[in-house]
Amino acid sequence: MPREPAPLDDAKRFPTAEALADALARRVAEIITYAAGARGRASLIVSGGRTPITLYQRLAGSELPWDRVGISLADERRVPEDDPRSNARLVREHLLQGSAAAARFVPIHRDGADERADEAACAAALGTLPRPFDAVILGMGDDGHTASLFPGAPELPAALDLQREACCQAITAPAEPPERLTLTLATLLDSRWIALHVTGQEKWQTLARALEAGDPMRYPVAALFRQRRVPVHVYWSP
Ligand SMILES: O=C1O[C@H](COP(=O)(O)O)[C@@H](O)[C@H](O)[C@H]1O
Repeated sequence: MPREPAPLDDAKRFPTAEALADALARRVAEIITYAAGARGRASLIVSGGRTPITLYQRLAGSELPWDRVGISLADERRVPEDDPRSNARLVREHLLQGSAAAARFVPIHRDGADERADEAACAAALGTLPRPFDAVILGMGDDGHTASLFPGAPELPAALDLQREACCQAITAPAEPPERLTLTLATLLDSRWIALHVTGQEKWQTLARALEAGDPMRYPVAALFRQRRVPVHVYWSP
């Protein structure tokens, strides 16, 4: 008896992280170029961490109608933008370069704001971008978190609750820095296309375990695969 198809069957696998970055940059460029042509403006949501740096460099070197593209973040560390841990800083340093400097970057964190004010500022910032988002690029941590949807965070159930209207959630991560801001699952899924960008054998094993367990409280990344609103494309390399 044939077995049921599993999400990782369709994962796009590449021999190297560079080959992955090339292919993902090309796909994002096609999607954004189409969206800007068809609808006049395009929106791109990106992630922080170490994994996407090569991708951002590839994208920055791509010919896109950048002046019609709004870029924002799936999550942020609630630190000043000049802090080396800031995701906005990463985007400015690696993505908003060359012709991509013409894109409109919309930071989601307002320095000095308390949690509720920061959530409100995040929602207002995202409100300036075309929705559904045209492309969302997510990463995944070794613990199965994606964006800043961290296992064990007290605010995780609220952030995953698809019935809530909240756009952004301040969240306490069991990682450095603990003060985070994340787009809620409902907001992330308000997208036309999502890529999950994962490198390394260890993360592949984590993702396989997450999908097998299917429990978003233990492995929040699993929540992306328990919905039918938007397809999630896994891009992986060792
Ligand atoms: O803390 C974060 O971690 C994840 C994964 O980061 P990586 O360094 O393992 O690539 C990232 O997707 C998220 O945006 C970031 O805030």
